[in-house]
Amino acid sequence: MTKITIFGVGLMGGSLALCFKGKPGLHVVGHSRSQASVDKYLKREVVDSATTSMREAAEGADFIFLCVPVGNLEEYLLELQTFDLKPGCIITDVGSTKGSVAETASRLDWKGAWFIGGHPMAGSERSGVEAASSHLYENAFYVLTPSEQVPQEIYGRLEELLRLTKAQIVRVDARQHDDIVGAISHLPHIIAVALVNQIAGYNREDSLYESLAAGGFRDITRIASSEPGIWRDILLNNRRVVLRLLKDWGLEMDRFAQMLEYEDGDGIENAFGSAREFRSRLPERRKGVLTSLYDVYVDVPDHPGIIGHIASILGDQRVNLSNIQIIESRADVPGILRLSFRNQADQDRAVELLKTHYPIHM
Ligand SMILES: NC(=O)C1=CN([C@@H]2O[C@H](COP(=O)(O)OP(=O)(O)OC[C@H]3O[C@@H](n4cnc5c(N)ncnc54)[C@H](O)[C@@H]3O)[C@@H](O)[C@H]2O)C=CC1
Ligand SMILES: O=C(O)C(=O)Cc1ccc(O)cc1
Repeated sequence: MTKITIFGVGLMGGSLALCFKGKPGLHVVGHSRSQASVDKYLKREVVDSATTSMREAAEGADFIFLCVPVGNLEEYLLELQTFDLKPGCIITDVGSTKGSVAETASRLDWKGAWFIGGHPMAGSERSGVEAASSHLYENAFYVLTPSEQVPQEIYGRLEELLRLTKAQIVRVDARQHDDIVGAISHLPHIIAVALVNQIAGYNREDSLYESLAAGGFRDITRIASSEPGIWRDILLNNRRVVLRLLKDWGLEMDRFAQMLEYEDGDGIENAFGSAREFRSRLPERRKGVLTSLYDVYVDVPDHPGIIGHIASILGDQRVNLSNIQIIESRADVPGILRLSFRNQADQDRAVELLKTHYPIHM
C-alpha cells in the first residue's frame, strides 16, 4: 500500500484526497490538530483514515502533502524533519508562494526523504473541506519547483502520482514562480479587494451603489471573497514581489489619470486596444500548446439556438457536459465553442455525435 498523508484537509488538501482515495494500492491519511476536524474528514469520507497525531500521520508515509496556510508551512517542515520518515518519502506542499518554503526546506536535513515544492494553480474563493472536489485540478496547471538536488526518479514519482489530479504538471524555478504568480494572482486579488472596499465606502453614504453593483461588478470582484487568513499569509510571504508590482500598478493608474486630465482620447483608445489584443492572445490551452484533457472545440455559425442544439444532441445521448464556453464570437469569423467533459469516454462520444453537424477540433 502507498501511504499518502495530507496535512490540512481543506479546499486544496480535501480535493487532493478525493483524487487519490479509492484508487488501487493507495491509502489516504488526513491530519488535523483538532479532533472535531478529524471526525469531519471521516464523516465526509474524504480520507481512508485520520489522526490528530503528526508523528503517526507522517511516519511510514510515501507521500506527504502540506496543505496548510502559507504562514504555517515552515513550522510543519521543522516538525516533520524531527520524525523518522520513510526513506524515499516525498514531501510536497500546495502553497501559493514557493520561494520561502523552498529556502526553508533546503536548510533542513531530510535524511533520505525529499522535498519538492508544488502549487496547483486552481482553486476558488471558497475554503474548507466542504468545498473540496475531485474535479478541482482537472485541466489546470500544477507547478512543481524541485531544487537541482532532487533526482529525476523522485520527481518522476511525484509527477506520476499527480496524474490522478488530471492537471498539467509544469516545472518552474521557485523565484520565477513567485514573480509570475505575484502578477497574475496576488496583484489581482489586491485590486479586487481594494475596489470592493472603495465602493463599500461610497455605499455607506448612498446604498444605491450596492443595488446597482450587480452583474459585471460582481464578476470582476469574485476573488475579493477569498479566505482572509489564507490571503494575509500569501501577501505577507510574497510582499517584496507584490510591493514592486503595486508600484507599477500605481504608474498604470497615474497614466490613466493623466489621459483623463488632458482629455487624451487617443491614449485611452490605445490602452483599451492593446489590452484587448494581449488578452485575446492568452492561451486557451488548446492541444499542442498545453493540452486540456477532455476539451472539444466546435466551430459554430453565429446564429441563435446553436448552444441549445448542441446541448440537446449531447443530452439526448446522456453525454454529460462539464462546461461550455464561447471563445470567439465576432461578426467576421465563425464562433468557437469549447465543450469540456469529465472523461475520455464522454469526449469521444461527443466528437462522434457532433462531427456530422459541425467542424470539430481537438
Ligand atoms: N484557495 C485556493 O484557491 C488556493 C490555495 N492554495 C494554497 O493552499 C493552501 C491551503 O489553502 P486552502 O485549502 O484554500 O485553505 P483551507 O482554509 O480550505 O484549508 C486549510 C487547511 O489547513 C488547516 N490548518 C492547519 N493549521 C492551520 C492554521 N494555523 N490556520 C488555519 N488553518 C490551518 C485547516 O484546518 C484546513 O484544513 C494555502 O497554502 C494556499 O496558499 C493554492 C492554490 C489555490
Ligand atoms: O478563484 C480564483 O480564480 C483563484 O485565483 C484561485 C486561486 C487562489 C490562489 C492560488 O494560489 C491559485 C488559485
